[in-house]
Amino acid sequence: MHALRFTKMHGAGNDFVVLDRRHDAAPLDPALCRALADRRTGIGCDQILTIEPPRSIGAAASYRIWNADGSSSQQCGNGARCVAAWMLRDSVALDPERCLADHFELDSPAGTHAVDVLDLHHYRIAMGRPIFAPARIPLLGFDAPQSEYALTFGGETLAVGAVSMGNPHAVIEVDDVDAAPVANFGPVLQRHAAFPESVNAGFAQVVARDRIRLRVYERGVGETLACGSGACAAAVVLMRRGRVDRDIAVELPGGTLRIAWPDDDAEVAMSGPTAFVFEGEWWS
Ligand SMILES: N[C@@H](CCC[C@H](N)C(=O)O)C(=O)O
Repeated sequence: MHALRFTKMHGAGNDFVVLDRRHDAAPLDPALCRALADRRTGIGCDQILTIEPPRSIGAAASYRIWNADGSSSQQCGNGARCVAAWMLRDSVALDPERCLADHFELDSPAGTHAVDVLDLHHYRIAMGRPIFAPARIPLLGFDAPQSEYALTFGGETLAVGAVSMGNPHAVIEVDDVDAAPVANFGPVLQRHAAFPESVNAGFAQVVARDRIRLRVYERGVGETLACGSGACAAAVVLMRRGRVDRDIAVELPGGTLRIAWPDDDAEVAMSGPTAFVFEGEWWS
């Protein structure tokens, strides 16, 4: 019998199995990810986060992201905050005198992220600059960035915003997010030929200039209670259209995130909560 130690965490309801892989950073087997993520026979989670040695000078650690279906991703906003909270707690346990400060850096597959500790349960993460060039999202069939793309799917042509936050996102503006066809259009959009690496599909309702509501059908998972990179994607798409201000609240089914993007050349800042749920051993 093999025992794998894990920490269960969530950020605004987007839940994670966190594994300390600082001494064994070999990629996780997709079958192991699926087994851990299974909500009946495993621990249950949307993503598995593996904490690994830093890749850049000065970073506290790096992390990788594995979806519940075993696929990997480059970016996870809620996961970044949870890794930050995990690292802070770990550093306090190791040596309270020399624990991480209230500002440190983490490496992800998408780059290096500055972390600000707002309090022990709330973190602000620099999420990088959004990428609108279609080839880099990737979005096929368009040469230049547009604020919306006419895509035909499910028998309808819809105006879809598209952006990479390190991972690909589509954003559809809706009048009422509660009535949005998330479970129908999400998978269809993910299989659309225009998105060769699939896509995280966000459905956003503008409530006020400083507040939107959002549901996200995530790549590799399905609809989750929150998606941090999806919140950044919806915010920047709507900011570029002039539909909302540059600092907004994004209300997701599992909680609220704050997204700020001061200008088009700036990095996106995402703030939000984290929670430790339990720790344990998974036996195989
Ligand atoms: N929940 C995450 C995003 C996780 C990865 C995503 N499903 C993908 O495949 O790109 C977040 O909080 O950003």
